[in-house]
Amino acid sequence: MLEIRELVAGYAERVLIRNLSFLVPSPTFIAIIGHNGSGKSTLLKALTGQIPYKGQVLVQGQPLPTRTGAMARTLSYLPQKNNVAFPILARELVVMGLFRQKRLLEPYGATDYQYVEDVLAQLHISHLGNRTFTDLSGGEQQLVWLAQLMLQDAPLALLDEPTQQLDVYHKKRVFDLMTSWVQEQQKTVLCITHDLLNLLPLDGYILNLSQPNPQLEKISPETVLAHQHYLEHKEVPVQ
Ligand SMILES: Nc1ncnc2c1ncn2[C@@H]1O[C@H](COP(=O)(O)OP(=O)(O)OP(=O)(O)O)[C@@H](O)[C@H]1O
Repeated sequence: MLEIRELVAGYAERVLIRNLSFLVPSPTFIAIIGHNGSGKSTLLKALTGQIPYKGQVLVQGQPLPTRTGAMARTLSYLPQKNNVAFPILARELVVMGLFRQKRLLEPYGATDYQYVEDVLAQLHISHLGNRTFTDLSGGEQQLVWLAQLMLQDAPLALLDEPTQQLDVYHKKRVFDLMTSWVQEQQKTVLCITHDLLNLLPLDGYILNLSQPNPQLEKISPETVLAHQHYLEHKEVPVQ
């Protein structure tokens, strides 16, 4: 399903991802963890074609597409920061998640808005649909972006700290949803997070980019607590 072979990525004079390789044969959840500046967002930027990389990335046996349209069919991406500079209803922002299923200038219809209502309900934010997006709190905005990503319905979902501003209720809800995408919709989810304790009950893998040779490790209470301990006690290297 997803294979990364000897991936090298970073910025001029500054390699952050060094020969990263892993293979997950079937849909799975991967939590990408590590100290601030360890290269977590850099990895997702490489996978989304925002920065160049060396190595190979195969999704369902095929090289990751580089053309925008084909890439949107393969992966959905929720960046850490996402700004909107104009007033728009939350519902209208969410429905844009269906863009790749539309022809140019084709309007959204009743069925599309029904999908929007369905994902808003799954996130328990139906009450936000009719609100102006720019008036929402940071956490509410984050949930609206997540709803948009859910509509994109790509086989590979890349999320950069999707629970960063959420309250404990919505944090748990979002982690539960991500694992249900894997189990019920056969998606592979790569999620950057600092919320290690939310990983305790989940199935999937941890990839700790603060370690010298990061490898996938099965999530279990023991591995989660070992990585929490590692990140709390390991001095942060200056990259
Ligand atoms: N465009 C850039 N040019 C040069 N260096 C950059 C660029 N973007 C990010 N960096 C640096 O690369 C390092 C890794 O950044 P990255 O955003 O991948 O970290 P991160 O692990 O996602 O951190 P955080 O947990 O704080 O979000 C940082 O030291 C950052 O300053």
